[in-house]
Amino acid sequence: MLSRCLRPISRIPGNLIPITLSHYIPKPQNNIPCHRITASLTSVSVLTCKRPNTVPFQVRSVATIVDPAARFDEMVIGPQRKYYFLGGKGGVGKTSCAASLAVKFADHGHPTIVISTDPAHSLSDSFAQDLARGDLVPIEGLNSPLFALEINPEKAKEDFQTASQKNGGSAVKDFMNNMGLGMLADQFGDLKLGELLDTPPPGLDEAIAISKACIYLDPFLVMQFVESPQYSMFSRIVFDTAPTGHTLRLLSLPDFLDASIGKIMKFKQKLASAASAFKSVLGKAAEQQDVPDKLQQLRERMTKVRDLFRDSNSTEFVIVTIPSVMAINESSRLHASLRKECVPVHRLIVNQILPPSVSGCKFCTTKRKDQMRAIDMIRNDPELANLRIIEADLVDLEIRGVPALKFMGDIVWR
Ligand SMILES: Nc1ncnc2c1ncn2[C@@H]1O[C@H](COP(=O)(O)OP(=O)(O)OP(=O)(O)O)[C@@H](O)[C@H]1O
Repeated sequence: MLSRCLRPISRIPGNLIPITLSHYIPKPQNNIPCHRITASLTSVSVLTCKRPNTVPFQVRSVATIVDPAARFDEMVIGPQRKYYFLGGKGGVGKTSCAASLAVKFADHGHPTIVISTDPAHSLSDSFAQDLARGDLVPIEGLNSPLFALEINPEKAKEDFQTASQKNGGSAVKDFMNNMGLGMLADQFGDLKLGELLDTPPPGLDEAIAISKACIYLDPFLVMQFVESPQYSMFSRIVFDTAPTGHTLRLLSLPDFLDASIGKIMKFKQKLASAASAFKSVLGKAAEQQDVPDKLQQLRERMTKVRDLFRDSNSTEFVIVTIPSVMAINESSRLHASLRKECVPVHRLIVNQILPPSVSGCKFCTTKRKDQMRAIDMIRNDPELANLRIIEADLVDLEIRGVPALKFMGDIVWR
């Protein structure tokens, strides 16, 4: 159990730089206030904390120079709803950064939701709390409202496919009915629609693709939070996204669906005129006049999703990376793709930087040199150089649970 002693220090011997200082005190010393800190100004260090007339004791500390790149004040300002997507290569610290950002927003009075869309979730581990119930779970240990949600698209897809195979495809039919494609579903009534999910015939594939996407994929989840009055109280929504490839598919989905809907509308119009010719021969009126409207509504929702992704007043995509050549190359490609999709990106977190070795550790010195070379790559990268670079040190504790996330938040979100 860790406790946090937060004390703004305006003056440290030998330095006149205003900093905020937060540190962990081992449990036996929980109640000892810190009166004086002696420290070198590395961002993470073991400090000596001395109370007058007592023996000095050591605390693990973070001394954070207020970083003009991070500008957390800009992120926290304003009551209007904002969406933050955190993405990057696997294992770089996306979840830790997303969870710590959500905790910090909540601490600043924003009712916040943090959502993981990564099929390999680690949000539950990060908060040390079970968040896989499929609905919003309140985060314990905070005085302000923070809720979390883990969604598992792969599991949902499996459940859906199993269900649709078991009941002869009625789930797919229901969906198509809702989209105004019931007539189309009926035409394929003799076929097992569950199987069509895997081998769609020509013409139906777009409908199936949309049905999959509508049910499982993140843009619709985003819209759920945008449109539903149930969530209107939340002013910050943080997404912990899956590694890069998935994120790119997610971002290109609105355009893909828009094009697919266009194809379906044409296909449907052909079918409808064939059906109405057939029915007029039998003396029946043409049905389903509202079909194009429903597809049109879906198309409008897609446009809203796309606009939301691109609106710099409400949305920001924060790229997380580590100082390694492979991670930085991937971040560069991610940034290029985001720019192509017109998604606003302003910040790049370079996480897990080794602090300078104070003990002369050879491995640490070599590793840090390597990392510094990688950071130079960012400065010379035409894609990344214009972003605000937030450097965050590798800390010697596991980022797990609310106190640790607050600690991480003080390192990253300044
Ligand atoms: N600055 C840091 N200092 C120390 N450990 C860190 C730091 N950032 C992240 N970690 C640790 O690195 C591991 C991976 O972090 P995290 O789960 O946040 O990454 P991720 O990018 O979300 O991973 P994945 O792609 O697998 O979901 C975790 O054990 C986390 O505690």
